[in-house]
Amino acid sequence: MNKNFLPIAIDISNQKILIVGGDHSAWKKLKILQRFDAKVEILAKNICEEIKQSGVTYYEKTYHKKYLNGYLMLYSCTNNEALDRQIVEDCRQAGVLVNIHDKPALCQFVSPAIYRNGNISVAVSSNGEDVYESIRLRDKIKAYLQ
Ligand SMILES: C[C@@]1(CC(=O)O)c2cc3[nH]c(cc4nc(cc5[nH]c(cc(n2)[C@H]1CCC(=O)O)[C@@](C)(CC(=O)O)[C@@H]5CCC(=O)O)C(CC(=O)O)=C4CCC(=O)O)c(CCC(=O)O)c3CC(=O)O
Ligand SMILES: NC(=O)C1=CN([C@@H]2O[C@H](COP(=O)(O)OP(=O)(O)OC[C@H]3O[C@@H](n4cnc5c(N)ncnc54)[C@H](O)[C@@H]3O)[C@@H](O)[C@H]2O)C=CC1
Repeated sequence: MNKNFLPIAIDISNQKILIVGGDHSAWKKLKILQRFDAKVEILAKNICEEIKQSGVTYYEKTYHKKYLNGYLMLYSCTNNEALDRQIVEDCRQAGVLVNIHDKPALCQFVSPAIYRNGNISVAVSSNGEDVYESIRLRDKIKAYLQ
């Protein structure tokens, strides 16, 4: 894959983040983001009960680029490659950072495997090439630090 991801830490206070998709993958992503007190909103045609009852702001609608205004970043968990490609194009135009779940080639940024303890975060990524190695290393570092 011809990509070169820069690891950074980004301030998300008072920034809105959109997850497109409302099923299992979206739920997992939501749980990770909530650990960072992110202001996450969900947009999907169908949203599962777990998400609806979690207290998150959600919109049960079909995706359209007109909904992108005001978001710092977007995670797509639609499980639909044609739609994902459209979302990538729309986000690039709207200036919204975009991640496509499990599709590194389409990602503008990828999510590392994180261990967080207070103000210290350890984030492991593999340039999108080997997520299982990232998770394995994160777990080793976590065990070492605990
Ligand atoms: C490129 C990236 C894009 C992105 O999504 O950002 C990506 C891609 C892919 N993930 C795949 C599979 C799984 N990923 C997980 C879990 C996580 N994946 C995360 C990140 C990333 N995953 C980015 C790269 C990061 C890097 O650079 O290393 C973590 C670390 C962070 C997060 O998601 O926030 C989070 C751990 C959260 C935690 O433990 O804290 C699980 C386990 C699970 O879900 O329980 C499975 C198996 C079950 C399943 O398939 O779902 C596959 C299919 C691989 C295959 O089997 O072939 C691809 C596609 C591919 O590798 O080509
Ligand atoms: N056991 C596990 O660890 C996992 C299991 N799964 C399973 O794999 C399958 C895939 O799960 P997901 O990745 O969550 O995908 P999914 O296909 O289940 O959900 C896609 C989501 O995107 C939404 N969506 C699709 N097109 C849309 C549009 N045009 N506008 C707005 N919203 C739109 C749908 O309404 C839905 O909420 C499911 O069966 C799930 O249960 C998925 C991830 C992990």
